[in-house]
Amino acid sequence: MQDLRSTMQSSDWIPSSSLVELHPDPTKRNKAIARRNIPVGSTVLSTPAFATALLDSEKGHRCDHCLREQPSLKKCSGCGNYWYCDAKCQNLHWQTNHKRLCKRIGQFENSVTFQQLEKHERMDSLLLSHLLAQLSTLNEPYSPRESRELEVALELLPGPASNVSAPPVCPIKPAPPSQRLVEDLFARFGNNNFTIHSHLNSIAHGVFPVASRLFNHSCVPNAVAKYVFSAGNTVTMEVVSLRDIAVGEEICIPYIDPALMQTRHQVFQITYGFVCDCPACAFLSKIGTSVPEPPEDATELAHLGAKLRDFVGVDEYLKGAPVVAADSQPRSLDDLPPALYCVLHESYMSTLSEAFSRASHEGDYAQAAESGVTLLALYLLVYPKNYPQIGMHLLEMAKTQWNHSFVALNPAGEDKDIAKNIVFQLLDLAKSVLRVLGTEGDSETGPFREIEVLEDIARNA
Ligand SMILES: C[S@@+](CC[C@H](N)C(=O)[O-])C[C@H]1O[C@@H](n2cnc3c(N)ncnc32)[C@H](O)[C@@H]1O
Repeated sequence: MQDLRSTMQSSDWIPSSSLVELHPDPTKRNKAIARRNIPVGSTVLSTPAFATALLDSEKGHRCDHCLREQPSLKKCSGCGNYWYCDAKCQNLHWQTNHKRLCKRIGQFENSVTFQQLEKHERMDSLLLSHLLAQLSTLNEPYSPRESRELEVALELLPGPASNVSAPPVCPIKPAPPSQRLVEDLFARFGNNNFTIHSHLNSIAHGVFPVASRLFNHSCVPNAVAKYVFSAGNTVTMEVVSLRDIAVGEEICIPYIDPALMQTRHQVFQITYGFVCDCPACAFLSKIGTSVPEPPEDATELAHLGAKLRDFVGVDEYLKGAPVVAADSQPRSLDDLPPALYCVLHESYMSTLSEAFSRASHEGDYAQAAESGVTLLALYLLVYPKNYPQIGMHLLEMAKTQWNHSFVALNPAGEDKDIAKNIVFQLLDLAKSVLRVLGTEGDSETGPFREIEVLEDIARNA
């Protein structure tokens, strides 16, 4: 095999339509810089997956080629382990990699060697098998696209755990060019691969070398990755700007949930091998290593929630007032009073989410409304403006409000109009946030469809 590493002279693999260019960086090696001013909601980069593997929980519910969720799928009669929308997706997947795996994948997945692997190792094993099968279906020299993707994949920084050997892979005939290539590709898995999601639910793992080569992490990101599914195609990643980005600014995406205030440092160190110096991490190191735990007492918790709502200005936000500055957090963490440091403890967000979800479902609506607004305040504090979680939560608040007003209270006259207005206001806010990311994942379902349905019901109520 030709040594592709030595051929990487330029960044001509960056799609010409993309809005970024690669610059050197003293600690991160390279960084992606905006080529020009980029307005909020722009697609900064669009790049197809090099290889994907569905999570075990999604197998049989989604097409193994295009990853779309389908009510009925066609099972591969050869192995019985892969499912497709139709003959087109099946043929394309066959050509891409399945023809090299079909005969052996069933036996491999049932083998003791595979079954004894940890869950994450099984995912790595399948994704690596797909990637290798894909490479071995190509005749060297590789086609320009495959060759470019492989070049970029091998140019990625290996992760800190790159001395760990590759997991066993499904036997492929012809075998991969060399074990060295297998190990080289696997050494880049941990700190470069992506979890593919639809409406915030993880569904698959994917290799997107161009995106990995470009984007560094920030816990206060100015862009996020979304996944676009379409019939007959492999999934495409689009990186979308969450706010206006000035020419020359670095474009960063979140590798992990920015709300993970305590655990993220360990993940950066173990999985990615860096220390994050974003403004949120700088604040956390300023206040010390341990964030205080929130109180357990219900009255104290209620007071804490009220203080947080007040600090963030969530009531004004809900009225549509522009409390969120154009290009920053609603309130900087640097202004957070010490009495509120405990809201940054990860357990506080889980307590609020559980309280909101339980009360919404069980019908304690006053409790649901209070925990819902407090959770919104926390999201506005820890996530950047237009972060999709904020929009999804506003939609959940609208649904809860609807159930409260119309299903439980059944208001009439003026009360009915007031109740409707609250629902519409929450839906408008949800739309204004979610519109920035736009449609993603399964396009027939998802938040925009749910908003339309609730708007229709509310209009006709
Ligand atoms: C997906 S790659 C990003 C592209 C990388 N900078 C390059 O030049 O190939 C991930 C690796 O980039 C580096 N990196 C990403 N974000 C970083 C950050 N915020 N600070 C320091 N290093 C970072 C780490 O080495 C990490 O393992």
